[in-house]
Amino acid sequence: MDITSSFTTLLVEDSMSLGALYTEYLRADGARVTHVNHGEDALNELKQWQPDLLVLDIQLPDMSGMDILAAVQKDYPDITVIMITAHGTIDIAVDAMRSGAFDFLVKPFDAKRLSITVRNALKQRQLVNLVAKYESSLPKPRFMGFVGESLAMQTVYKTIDCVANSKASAFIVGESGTGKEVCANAIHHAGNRCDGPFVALNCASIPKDLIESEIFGHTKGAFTGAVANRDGAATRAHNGTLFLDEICEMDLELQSKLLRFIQTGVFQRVGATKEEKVDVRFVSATNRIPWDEVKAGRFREDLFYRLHVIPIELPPLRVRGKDILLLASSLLKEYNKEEGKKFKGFSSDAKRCLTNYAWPGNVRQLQNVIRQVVVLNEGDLVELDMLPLQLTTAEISQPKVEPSTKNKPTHSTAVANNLNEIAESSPLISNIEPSNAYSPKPQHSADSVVATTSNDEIEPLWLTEKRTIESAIARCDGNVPKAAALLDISASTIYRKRQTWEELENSLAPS
Ligand SMILES: Nc1ncnc2c1ncn2[C@@H]1O[C@H](COP(=O)(O)OP(=O)(O)OP(=O)(O)O)[C@@H](O)[C@H]1O
Repeated sequence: MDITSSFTTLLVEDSMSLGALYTEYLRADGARVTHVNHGEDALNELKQWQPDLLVLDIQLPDMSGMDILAAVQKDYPDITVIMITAHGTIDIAVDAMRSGAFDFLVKPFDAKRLSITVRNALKQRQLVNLVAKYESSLPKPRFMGFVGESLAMQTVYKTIDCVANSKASAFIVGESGTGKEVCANAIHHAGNRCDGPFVALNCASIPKDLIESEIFGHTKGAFTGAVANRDGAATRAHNGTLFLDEICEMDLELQSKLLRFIQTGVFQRVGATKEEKVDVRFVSATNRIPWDEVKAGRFREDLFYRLHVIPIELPPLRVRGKDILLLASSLLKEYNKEEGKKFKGFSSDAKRCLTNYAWPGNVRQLQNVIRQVVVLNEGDLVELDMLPLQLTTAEISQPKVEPSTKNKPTHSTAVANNLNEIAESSPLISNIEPSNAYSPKPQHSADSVVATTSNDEIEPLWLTEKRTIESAIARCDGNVPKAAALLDISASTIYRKRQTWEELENSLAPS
């Protein structure tokens, strides 16, 4: 809509006759005008509705127009303000423009003068709106601690924007090092709880017998070593956000206590008889596949539904395309400064290698690689031979990960655990360390794994399973969800298993 053809105006002018005259001028220009003659009335109107334009006399009977301008700038910064001034108050009008007014009119003025000023104001407002709209549709290269402009990250930024002001529990999933803690922080700082505390609790790193006290606090003497009353994370997060990192690692017994706390906001310190109530927003994260944890009986289903209200999936770095180089450049700049080096960028070979690598440790691994390069080398450009062998040998021996296999929702820890489970049931792979899941090795086909068995008739169970699943997918024309439905398993199980097979094959290959 062309705002200049129909716009709303609040006119604040204490003289009834001038007010009537300006109203007539403005209406002739297409405005819908409300006229008030006191500052207090103007502020009351603004509480009810916000006009496109505020035409404001500086001298009012009950307050200065400058006070109203200040209130508008603070609470309604989108309103365009034109000041009206008498000859003796031009200096004040100039101050008003410095304080954010668009223009001023000196009394007396005619309809034409008013019309020109109003048109200019509306045109400028239209342009500002257009730029804002254009900017909001552009991919953001940075957002609340994140670096990345891939489509996958833009979706994450939009979700964070949408959920930040809600109290609904957010549940972040993603492989290790994909930025789950950055995401939890962003949700907190982008929302209306940003002035409150952000309390992060890593459920995996706290000993089992201490975690209840870490969350809920304890009273003096509650257990050996409890020498004083201590607040837990729940109390410290009052009016803010409680981030439960690695939630799937929480002990089942504590999960039931947490469930009650999430439902009611009420909890009891260890050793206390009284209950306490707090107002907390929950954000949880895991690098496992939470529903698989529910199915395996390690994560309570009712707790899952309480926490998993707004799911946010952080993509692995390998599917984020140009973000790899964007992040690498940003890190290079940062570490240059810290280490007193002068690297300006990456050679094209180094860029290709960074882009093609699978980054099993995601952004954290990229940070380590760039730090290592900066610390150990000198020069203008980061060359291929400055990159760790791990990356360059992977490039030689591994074909670039194809986009179709890149989009797997895989989470490294879950993979490592599956690797262990399978390793236990297979004599062939019993010596695989979980850490092998993180370091790509030369590709080795499933067939060559079979060839190493002493009896060609027998193959490890996972190969039989792999063949069955792959044949189902092929028969469904590559449609994984359809194949999963026919196999009576979830699609995420297939993705996870694919990752596990890949890791197994890599690990079994001679290094
Ligand atoms: N998109 C990103 N832009 C910039 N820095 C990032 C991004 N993602 C992650 N990081 C950085 O990478 C490191 C790891 O991120 P973070 O700790 O949030 O990952 P995580 O998914 O919580 O890992 P884990 O599951 O191992 O705890 C941090 O230093 C973080 O600042």
